[in-house]
Amino acid sequence: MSNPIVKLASGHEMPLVGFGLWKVPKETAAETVYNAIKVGYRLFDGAYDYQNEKEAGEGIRKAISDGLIKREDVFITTKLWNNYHRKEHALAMAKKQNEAWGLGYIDLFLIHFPCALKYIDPELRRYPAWWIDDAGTVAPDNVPIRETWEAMETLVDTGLARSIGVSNFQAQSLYDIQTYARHPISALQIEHHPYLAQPELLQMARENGIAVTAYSSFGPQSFLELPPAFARRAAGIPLLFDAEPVASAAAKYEVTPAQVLLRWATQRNVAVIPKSNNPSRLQQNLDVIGFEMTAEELEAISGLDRGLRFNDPGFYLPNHPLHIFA
Ligand SMILES: NC(=O)C1=CN([C@@H]2O[C@H](COP(=O)(O)OP(=O)(O)OC[C@H]3O[C@@H](n4cnc5c(N)ncnc54)[C@H](OP(=O)(O)O)[C@@H]3O)[C@@H](O)[C@H]2O)C=CC1
Ligand SMILES: O=C1CO[C@H](CO)[C@@H](O)[C@@H]1O
Repeated sequence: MSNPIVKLASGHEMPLVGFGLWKVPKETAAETVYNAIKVGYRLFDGAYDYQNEKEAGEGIRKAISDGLIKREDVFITTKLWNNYHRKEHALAMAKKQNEAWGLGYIDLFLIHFPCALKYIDPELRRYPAWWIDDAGTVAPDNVPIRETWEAMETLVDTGLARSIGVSNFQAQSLYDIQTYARHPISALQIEHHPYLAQPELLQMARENGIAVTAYSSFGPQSFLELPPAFARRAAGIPLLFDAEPVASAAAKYEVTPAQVLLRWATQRNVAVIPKSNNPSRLQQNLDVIGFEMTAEELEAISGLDRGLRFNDPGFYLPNHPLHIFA
């Protein structure tokens, strides 16, 4: 089944369904990515923070050398981490990340979060503590978004990146960037699932030619594993897989609730990047364009919206609050 394409403002094309690399272990990333290519994935969503870019790149390079794909068939998204927002750091990190992938260029480079933290030498820190400074704190730095955006534009000018965009930004910052951008904001990656539908942000993006990619399409996957701040938000509401309009659509179309959640996004032209370390779920998540829900069904799922956000870095760092959506 062919994977539909989203046309980006840069003029390049991005697959509508891709594979997310967060929590894909370094040890298995090359094989997972290779297998994902074999079943048809053509977009990989990475980040410096995921610490597996080199291994993901290895999987892609093997698929190229085995003749499964050509470089231009695959779309790589990656992200600039918060400690590298200063222009010189952003350029150095992008170069390092691009070398780790080993594919010549990055298709889409995003600013991961709209917050700058003090520089930390990437050679001196080990994940996950590496974004915490010597004093044991998450230390903000005074770097305006404009400086970082202009560094991203340099990546396009020099051919390191084909398209650039942002993640976890809201409308105010998008409007602001647009006042000085030389290169368009091609994409916005956000938490997007029926419990956090963000319809106004989607509309703003649509009106401004910014493609939207959803992350965490299944919402909080298991409330039991959530840090306390998340668990409190989730108390008393069903997992999205069990929520009524999702479960009934799954039964009607003979697909899984996960496929319904992904289709709810793609049918509304929102790209998705689910991750799975399980081969059968990996395959199932790609097979999400072969059925069409009715407008009423899409609306019923959108009706689950409760403005419930589950991914704010502050929740992961209870001793070092960094609530960027406060
Ligand atoms: N820009 C940003 O700040 C962020 C970006 N992301 C990106 O988005 C990607 C996806 O987001 P993420 O939050 O990890 O959520 P996922 O969409 O990957 O879903 C979370 C969990 O659901 C399980 N799962 C996957 N497919 C199915 C299925 N068909 N049925 C049941 N369970 C399933 C997976 O476990 P299993 O492996 O066991 O199948 C996975 O760990 C990330 O990998 C990353 O690339 C994510 C968060 C923030
Ligand atoms: O993309 C990601 C998923 O969310 C995490 C917590 O906010 C981030 O650390 C990570 O980079």
